[in-house]
Amino acid sequence: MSKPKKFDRNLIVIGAGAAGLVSAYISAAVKAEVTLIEAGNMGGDCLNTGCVPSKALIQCARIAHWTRRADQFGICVAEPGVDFPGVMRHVRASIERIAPHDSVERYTELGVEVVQGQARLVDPWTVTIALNSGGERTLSARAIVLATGAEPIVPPLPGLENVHYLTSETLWDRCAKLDQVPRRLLLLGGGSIGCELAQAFVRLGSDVTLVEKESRLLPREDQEVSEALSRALESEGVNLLTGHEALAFIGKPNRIGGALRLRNAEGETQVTFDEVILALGRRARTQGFGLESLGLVQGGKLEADAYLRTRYPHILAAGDVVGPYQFTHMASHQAWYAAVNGLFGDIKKFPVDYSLVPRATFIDPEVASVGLSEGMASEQGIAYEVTRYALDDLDRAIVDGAAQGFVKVLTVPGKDTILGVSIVGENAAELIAEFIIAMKHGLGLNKILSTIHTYPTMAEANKFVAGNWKRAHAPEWALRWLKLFHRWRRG
Ligand SMILES: Cc1cc2nc3c(=O)[nH]c(=O)nc-3n(C[C@H](O)[C@H](O)[C@H](O)COP(=O)(O)OP(=O)(O)OC[C@H]3O[C@@H](n4cnc5c(N)ncnc54)[C@H](O)[C@@H]3O)c2cc1C
Ligand SMILES: NC(=O)c1ccc[n+]([C@@H]2O[C@H](COP(=O)([O-])OP(=O)(O)OC[C@H]3O[C@@H](n4cnc5c(N)ncnc54)[C@H](O)[C@@H]3O)[C@@H](O)[C@H]2O)c1
Repeated sequence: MSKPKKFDRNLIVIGAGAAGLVSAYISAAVKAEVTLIEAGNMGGDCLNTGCVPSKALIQCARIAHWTRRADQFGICVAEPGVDFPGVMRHVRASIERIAPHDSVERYTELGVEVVQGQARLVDPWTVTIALNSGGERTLSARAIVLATGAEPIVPPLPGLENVHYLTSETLWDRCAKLDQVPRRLLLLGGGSIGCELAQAFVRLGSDVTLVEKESRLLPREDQEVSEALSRALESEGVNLLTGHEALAFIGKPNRIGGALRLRNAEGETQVTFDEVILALGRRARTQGFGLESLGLVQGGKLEADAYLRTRYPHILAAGDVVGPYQFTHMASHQAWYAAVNGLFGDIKKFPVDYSLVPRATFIDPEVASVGLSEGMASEQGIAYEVTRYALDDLDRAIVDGAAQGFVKVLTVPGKDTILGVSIVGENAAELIAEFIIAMKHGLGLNKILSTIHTYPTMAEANKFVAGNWKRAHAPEWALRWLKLFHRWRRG
């Protein structure tokens, strides 16, 4: 298995999701010869089964929810009817409208050769492609980027084979065939997917049960965020079963629906359902295309260093397949490093910057965070101070009927240096952008406070939390002295 003297391409990218598309685009932009291989739909998970359909569904559900609340604003409408096929048409139309951004035509125009087929590494420099159109092609490359994504985890739960369970990959096709929203929906897993879908479906009219084995939802988020989220979901009617372990499914092989036996500290219970969605995390897609025989996978995990290089430095990985974060914005962030380190790594290479990774969960009120939560700071032994601002005080939130949630900022004790921010509230994922820029460029809360924020906006919350910090750190001695000074000036 010796390294070829000549290569067909500078770079081959396997997988045309966010990570693969951006790696290929960057390579073409710097005039490398690049081939992008995709076995399924261009755009990968985000476009076809992930972010786009889920956010489209969430928007339909949000409209139903706000219509129900219309009387609060003096608008009289009847209880909204949910035309589920119409909802799913919006989901499909959203995908179709965005698909040209990721299409073969667009990438070909950008200078990328796109090949549709299943790629397989036959040696460290050579990839064969079983073409979707039939036949096979073989190409060699100086560098290869693995961007094959991840797939839903399906646990070995007894009886699972007897229920027609759904995952984020199959649920969209299933829902497209339903005349009505599922009557009783069980969601297993209280992470991002479980929480987003639970709220969307309860708003569309399903009876939703959400089961999470940990004691709280979104266990990686700040404790206060989880509490706010639980309150929001329960207030809308989600049957929330945190701290519950799934034991076994009960169902009949050719019948839709079934039941799940569960256990918590108090004993066993059972939940019946018409549809069940597994949202238990996503595992790297590393099997069946040659990685095992090259020794790149250890226990199902693709090992890569800080430069995203595998044990063969010219084979790199980006996106969900390598982690450690499974977000579209992380996939495209890593893609730059994979492409640049793949093409130029022997001259100059760059370690991935993971110092600031924003995250958001698109429930209502939205949840967004960046940097450290209190839990993370405590675990890492980092000292911090907490400053809060509650959104029930904010003019814009009040007029919009969205006066719930908070902005919570962790700072270095005695300084305005921001360590982390968690926001729960309307448009939290947009609001957090100001803090991301501030943290990235070393701007503290004083700088946010001294910046004019348009009135009346939700973004003023960012300035007001900075104001709260300032008040808590006002120099008492100087204020006492100023009081005396003003008394003296009054004569
Ligand atoms: C329901 C849901 C909602 C989500 N919402 C959000 C969100 O709001 N925000 C966010 O940031 N993230 C969200 N995500 C996560 C996001 O979708 C992923 O992090 C992102 O799409 C990962 O991109 P990727 O390029 O690494 O992988 P993918 O998009 O999975 O792309 C991998 C591609 O590789 C192809 N492939 C695999 N093996 C081969 C092979 N051997 N040959 C050829 N092709 C191959 C696959 O067909 C696939 O198209 C969501 C995910 C889900 C499931
Ligand atoms: N808004 C977003 O950015 C967004 C939205 C959806 C998905 N995603 C990405 O997709 C990935 C997958 O999402 P996900 O929600 O499937 O995974 P996740 O890892 O976020 O959550 C899975 C949850 O399932 C729980 N769990 C695991 N096994 C269980 C069991 N047997 N019984 C009950 N609960 C169990 C875990 O404790 C965890 O809370 C996430 O890592 C996320 O990065 C992002």
